[in-house]
Amino acid sequence: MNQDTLDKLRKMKFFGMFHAFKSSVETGKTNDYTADELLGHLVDAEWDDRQNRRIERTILYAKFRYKAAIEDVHYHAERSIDRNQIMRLAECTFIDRFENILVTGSTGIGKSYVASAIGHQACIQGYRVFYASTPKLFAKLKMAKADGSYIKEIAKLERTQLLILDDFGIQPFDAQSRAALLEIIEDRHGKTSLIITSQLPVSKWFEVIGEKTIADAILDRIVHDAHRIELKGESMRRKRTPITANNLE
Ligand SMILES: Nc1ncnc2c1ncn2[C@@H]1O[C@H](COP(=O)(O)OP(=O)(O)OP(=O)(O)O)[C@@H](O)[C@H]1O
Repeated sequence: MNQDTLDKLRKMKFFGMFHAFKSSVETGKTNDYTADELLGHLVDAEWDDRQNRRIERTILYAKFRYKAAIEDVHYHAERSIDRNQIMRLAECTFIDRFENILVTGSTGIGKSYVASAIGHQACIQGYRVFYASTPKLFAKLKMAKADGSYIKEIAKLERTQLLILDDFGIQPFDAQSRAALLEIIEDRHGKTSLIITSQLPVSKWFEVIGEKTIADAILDRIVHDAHRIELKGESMRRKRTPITANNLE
């Protein structure tokens, strides 16, 4: 009888209920529950399992550079990383308000890590997130232009509620990438959010975008009212592995 029920639960893909019922049967706990309690327990298990699988799918879709959970972020006083600010941003209300976050600081300071941790938290809260390395994204968009999949790629970006553009400004933009950047920023403005990380201070972004009118249009939409995280101090990479003559090859 129980085996029949278990088989049906599995066939219906009620995996949460399946595992909860199986373990209740195996441990003899079904007898400890009233009918109402058992039903509640099984429904809770199914609910949790579906929620967890949805979060896993969202995290997978986001393609983060780091598996960074917000609780794993280290706060070192010398890096001027503000726990209160990070925790506030991790509540993700900035996404509901369609606000942006700009993370700046030198190489290895933890910009991608912090951006991924906030993005990870957004996934847990059910937002659709996508992480992209800026140079790779624009190289991909160039290829998409050539093979006719550009509109599909842009539409995919548009559907994300939070887009993370990592390593912004590591390469100057050429005319084609500049136009694509403007298109992305215009599409998102007032509708969705961005996290941009860059080694360059925001004051240098104008130069890296290149053309005055386009740079004005882009920066006007992303810089004002953005939350700023300015990380300072020593590279986290250096902290982990001191660079010596022996390992610098
Ligand atoms: N707050 C943090 N807590 C824990 N680990 C961190 C933190 N910040 C950075 N790290 C670790 O330090 C290393 C460098 O971090 P990260 O890649 O985020 O730096 P970055 O500033 O984005 O560098 P780059 O500009 O070169 O891309 C990574 O291995 C990361 O796991």
